Amino acid sequence: MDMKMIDQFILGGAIASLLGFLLLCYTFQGKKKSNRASMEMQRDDYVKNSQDGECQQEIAGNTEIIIVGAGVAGSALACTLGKDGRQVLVIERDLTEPDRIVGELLQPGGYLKLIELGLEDCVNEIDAQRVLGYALFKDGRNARLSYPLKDFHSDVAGRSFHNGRFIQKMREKAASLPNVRMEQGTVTSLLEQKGTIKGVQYKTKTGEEMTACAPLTIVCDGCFSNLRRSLCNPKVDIPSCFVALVLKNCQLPFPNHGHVILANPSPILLYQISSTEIRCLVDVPGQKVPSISNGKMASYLKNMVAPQIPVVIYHAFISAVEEGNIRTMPNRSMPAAPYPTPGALLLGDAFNMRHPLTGGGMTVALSDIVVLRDLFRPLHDFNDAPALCKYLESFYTLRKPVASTINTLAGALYKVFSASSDEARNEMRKACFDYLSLGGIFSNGPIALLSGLNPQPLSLVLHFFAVAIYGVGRLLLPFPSPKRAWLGARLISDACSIIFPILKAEGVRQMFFPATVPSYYRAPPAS
Ligand SMILES: Cc1cc2nc3c(=O)[nH]c(=O)nc-3n(C[C@H](O)[C@H](O)[C@H](O)COP(=O)(O)OP(=O)(O)OC[C@H]3O[C@@H](n4cnc5c(N)ncnc54)[C@H](O)[C@@H]3O)c2cc1C
Repeated sequence: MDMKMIDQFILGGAIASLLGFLLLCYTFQGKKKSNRASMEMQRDDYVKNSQDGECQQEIAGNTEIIIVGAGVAGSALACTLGKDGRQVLVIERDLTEPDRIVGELLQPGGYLKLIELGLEDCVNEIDAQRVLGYALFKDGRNARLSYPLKDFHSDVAGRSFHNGRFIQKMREKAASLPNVRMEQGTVTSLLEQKGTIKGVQYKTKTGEEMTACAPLTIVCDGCFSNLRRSLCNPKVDIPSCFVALVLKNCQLPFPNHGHVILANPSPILLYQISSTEIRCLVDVPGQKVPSISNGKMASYLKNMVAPQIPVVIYHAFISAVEEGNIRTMPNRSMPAAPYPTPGALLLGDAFNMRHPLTGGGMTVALSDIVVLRDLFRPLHDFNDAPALCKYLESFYTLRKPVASTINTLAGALYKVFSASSDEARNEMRKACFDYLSLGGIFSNGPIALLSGLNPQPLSLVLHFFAVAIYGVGRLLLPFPSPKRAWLGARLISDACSIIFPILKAEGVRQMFFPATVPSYYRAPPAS
């Protein structure tokens, strides 16, 4: 049986390589057409013409970088640039502690990035919980997938926490730096002059209209970003919503593990967010969820969802529904499609989003900040906006292998983990659960991808197709019938239809062969 599986694994790899090659050829052809026809700035309500002289005073005030938004990306970036001695102005709509249901589980790969940025102490004293892996549940069976942490320092693990507490820690750290200024205000538009962003217009808490100018504005205004429209081509997809609850006075079946239930119609997530609370996120496909106000949501959760919850937390789940603190959030995904613009840059969810099933958003944002910090380090100033813009094109390529692997995994896994009326898709779902349950390389590889500890694009494609081949092998063995062979062919075709569009949207060349992209080698502008 083991030898058969190894054969299937090798065959899967060969098929994956061939398919990857074909897709690459296709993408090279398509890319030429899809480049933005013109680099002109798209003016809308969120971009205003900057009057001559409007920005002189601020530039004299020496602000080098304006950061819009102090969420996960903005506050981590402010700390990082501030520590590197940059003069930073952060404008955040609300500086009080956020109370949100997003960004509550930081993968170990993200924690490694926090260490690289010197921000690991921001998960201390917030009752953060160590996360050591995942537990998968399907049809009464379960499988434990541990993060491959043995080669790392004992402190390295995932962390789960209240998002607001984590952000507040990073904000405090940024504000403690003498060269970082934090202001509460809502940025209403970017100021543009002859195609270059010169700064922002914002409204203070008291309603006063203000202007702030700097050679570089970094927009980190999150998933609902209005400001991104002139800086990228936002193709936002909302495949589902999360319905969130907090469970109290109970213990998860596998402490210190994220729990994923392969439920019907789509997955349910559970993880601790403090020593006494467990976050439950129930995925509801589509963009509409049952109404909370008329009680339809509560009855959906009690009748459809509760029977699929592990028995040990069933009562806590019902109590949480009855308590009524139910919140919802759309799950967005958006590939990065920037319009490189002098004087401005996008970061975090404003720039790039993926389905939150795998908890990869913060890891991507922190990884991007590491790339950006390293690109900024040789620069003395940011005043030559066109030259800086050209140089920063390398950012879009350098970030790709890590960001795209995490993004692709999230999109593909969401599709595979969701129930379907299609028999081939359900075979893939079963094969995926069983493949991950095999342990060894079959669980270590995928969990290393998910954790962000080894986000290698090739490993992702190989494991994805290995799952498909494993599924086909089970259908054909011991004796293939025409019906099962046909189902196997449909399974492979379905697997291709899941992963190839995601890879294409991410950019195959940048993801798999970044070194062949000319912008990879951009040198810093001479100052
Ligand atoms: C339901 C859900 C669950 C998720 N769970 C996880 C998870 O477990 N792990 C994980 O890694 N990722 C998760 N994510 C993704 C993660 O939350 C994001 O990737 C991350 O928060 C992105 O950080 P950000 O700084 O770009 O945005 P945010 O953290 O949302 O910050 C944006 C900031 O900008 C401010 N702002 C907005 N507009 C303006 C304006 N005009 N002027 C001034 N300020 C403004 C906001 O007040 C906010 O503080 C989840 C996402 C969703 C939807």
